[in-house]
Amino acid sequence: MKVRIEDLSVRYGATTALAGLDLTAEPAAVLAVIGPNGSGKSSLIKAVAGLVPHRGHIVFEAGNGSERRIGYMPQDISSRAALTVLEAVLLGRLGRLGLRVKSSDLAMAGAVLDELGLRHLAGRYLGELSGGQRQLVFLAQALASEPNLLLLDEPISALDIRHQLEVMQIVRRLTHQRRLTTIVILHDLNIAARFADRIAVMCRGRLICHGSPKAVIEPAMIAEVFGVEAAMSSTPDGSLIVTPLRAV
Ligand SMILES: Nc1ncnc2c1ncn2[C@@H]1O[C@H](COP(=O)(O)OP(=O)(O)OP(=O)(O)O)[C@@H](O)[C@H]1O
Repeated sequence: MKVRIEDLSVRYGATTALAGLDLTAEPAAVLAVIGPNGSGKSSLIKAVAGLVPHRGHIVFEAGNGSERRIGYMPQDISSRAALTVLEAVLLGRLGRLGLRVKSSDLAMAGAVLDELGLRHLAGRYLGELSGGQRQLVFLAQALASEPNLLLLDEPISALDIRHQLEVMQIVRRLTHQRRLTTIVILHDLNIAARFADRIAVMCRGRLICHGSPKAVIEPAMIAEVFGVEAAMSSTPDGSLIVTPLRAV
């Protein structure tokens, strides 16, 4: 599913969150969206998910007549719902559930719980989880819908470093294996550089640049967009390493 975003604008009353943004997300590719707080990243994802009113066009080009199935993981993962982890994950399949939960739905939910190492928490209530565990459950819910368009709003912000890497490895593998179109908002430039195929940089509701990690992540962009002086190096396997030095 290719997503073409043309001249997209989002306003909340007097606040302009997005102003005339053009961007394309391709299948089988992880598109990371980075940018300072308040730059419009969540508004972009919410507009693509159909959750906020917008102007402009969002065109979904599904190949082979396949329908659009969106897996959306919100930034706010607080939950007062009296649901168990398994119930919350099954809710990700709401569009497919009939009056009875089929064994195929339970099998899919179980497989996702296994993939994210959550099986032992299946019977726990959401309110009894740690922040990081709850974040993994919301990711599981998004994956349980068997999406072809995966929209993840800061999916690793509450996770320890091992879980950050595990989640990004899973997201990248599923994106490539199942040809998902994945748009993921990230704050960690190193994670974005390592796991994204393309990176879009936003600032004040506008797209500043987009391209491959190597083309986009460089000191001048980091200084201009984030107001940070940074040093660049690379890992033995060639991934970029950004070391933020000081706010300028
Ligand atoms: N529901 C809302 N009502 C009014 N203004 C809003 C609303 N949601 C977001 N905004 C404003 O829109 C702008 C963009 O917000 P958005 O959440 O899209 O940014 P973001 O880049 O995702 O930020 P962060 O990195 O802090 O999550 C901000 O100025 C924000 O204050």
